[in-house]
Amino acid sequence: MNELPWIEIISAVVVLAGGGGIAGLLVARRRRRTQDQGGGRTAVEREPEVAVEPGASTSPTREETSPTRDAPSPTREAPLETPAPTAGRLVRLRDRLARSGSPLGARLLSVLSRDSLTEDDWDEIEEELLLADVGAGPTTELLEALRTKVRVLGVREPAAVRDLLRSELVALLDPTLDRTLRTEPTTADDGTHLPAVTLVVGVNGTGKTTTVGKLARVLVADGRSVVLGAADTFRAAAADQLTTWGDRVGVPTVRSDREGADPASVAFEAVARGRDEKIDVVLVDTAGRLQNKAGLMDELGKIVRVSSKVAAPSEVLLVLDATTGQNGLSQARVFAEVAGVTGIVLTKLDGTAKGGIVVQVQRELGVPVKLIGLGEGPDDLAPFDVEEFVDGILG
Ligand SMILES: Nc1nc2c(ncn2[C@@H]2O[C@H](COP(=O)(O)OP(=O)(O)OP(=O)(O)O)[C@@H](O)[C@H]2O)c(=O)[nH]1
Repeated sequence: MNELPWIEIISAVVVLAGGGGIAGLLVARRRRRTQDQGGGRTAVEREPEVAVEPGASTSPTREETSPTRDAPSPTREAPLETPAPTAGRLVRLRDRLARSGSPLGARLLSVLSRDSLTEDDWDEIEEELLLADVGAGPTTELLEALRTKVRVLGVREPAAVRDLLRSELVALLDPTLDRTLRTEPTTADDGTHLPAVTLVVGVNGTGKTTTVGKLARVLVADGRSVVLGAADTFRAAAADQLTTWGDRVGVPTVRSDREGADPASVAFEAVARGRDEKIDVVLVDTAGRLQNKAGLMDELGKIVRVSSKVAAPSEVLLVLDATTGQNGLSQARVFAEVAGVTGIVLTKLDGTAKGGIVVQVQRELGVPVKLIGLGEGPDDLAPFDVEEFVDGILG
């Protein structure tokens, strides 16, 4: 069970009653930290001005200095929401896939069911696959497999054709890939609690902040405790957006009040808080602007390096917008190269007929799609399951 909401309410009452005022709920810190001998923690050169959201129990080893903000989040008083259970989400969202994937599903099936397949029919199938962003290599593979099986097995009846197409698409998506999210906290050799850290990266506008918010809800629904880290310090509104997501399910957000603050420091603070409060998972949102590769590498590298002083990321999720096709893919390659990506989140699959991008993305980047976004609603994020996905696009 997540006890944070109660901690938050009690803390807020205590501070207000004590005359500290709302401003006292937020603290800023800037100090050098030295080696913590008991916990085996390493020093970070300079910590940022990081505001701790109301209800945050701060690290006992840290000093609190002047308040940096004077108003609580406007959503703080809203009742907490109960996220939808994660089991069977993809099944519930299947109609969205069926709508978006119809060219890949219904139209392919209608061509494949024709009495005798001519070269023109096969060309049409190829075109459909390419239009759906399956990618040249996988399209050729799929066509060859289908041609062989149709010829050898003489499959014609719609149900048999569907089964054949289904099994080929499932094979193309490789159901053997490990798609589990590593969100289990661990214990260091010296007994220190270490939260699982998930870093969320990707080009701006792909849906990173939204995905962090949705993922927090998934984890809360699964009974995990979560802290958010707003390391997208480039866009001030991103931290507010993230805080709002967290507030809705009683999850605190570690953020900086200073636009352009060092994102690595914010990430460090979030992970340290996860450690100190024995939180299960720390989700870190990062800035998405695509600068030159060296700049990106520096920034992401520093976030990983600095937060790893507490706990190394167990997941680096690359968020990719399914509607951007090839363009999105080439940008994603840069992130995959610099950030050591462990999984892909493919967003906006509800808004595209290009469901085939899943195949291409996995192939090109060599990492499994772990989650898919199927809408702007708070619970429109589902774990990726190959068979359910294929059933969705086949309608
Ligand atoms: N239809 C649809 N919209 C989505 C999905 N995921 C995110 N969005 C929308 O995409 C837009 C951008 O999302 P953000 O989360 O702000 O994107 P971001 O990557 O954090 O952007 P930056 O902070 O600028 O880097 C928002 O309007 C979201 O509601 C999805 O799965 N489906």
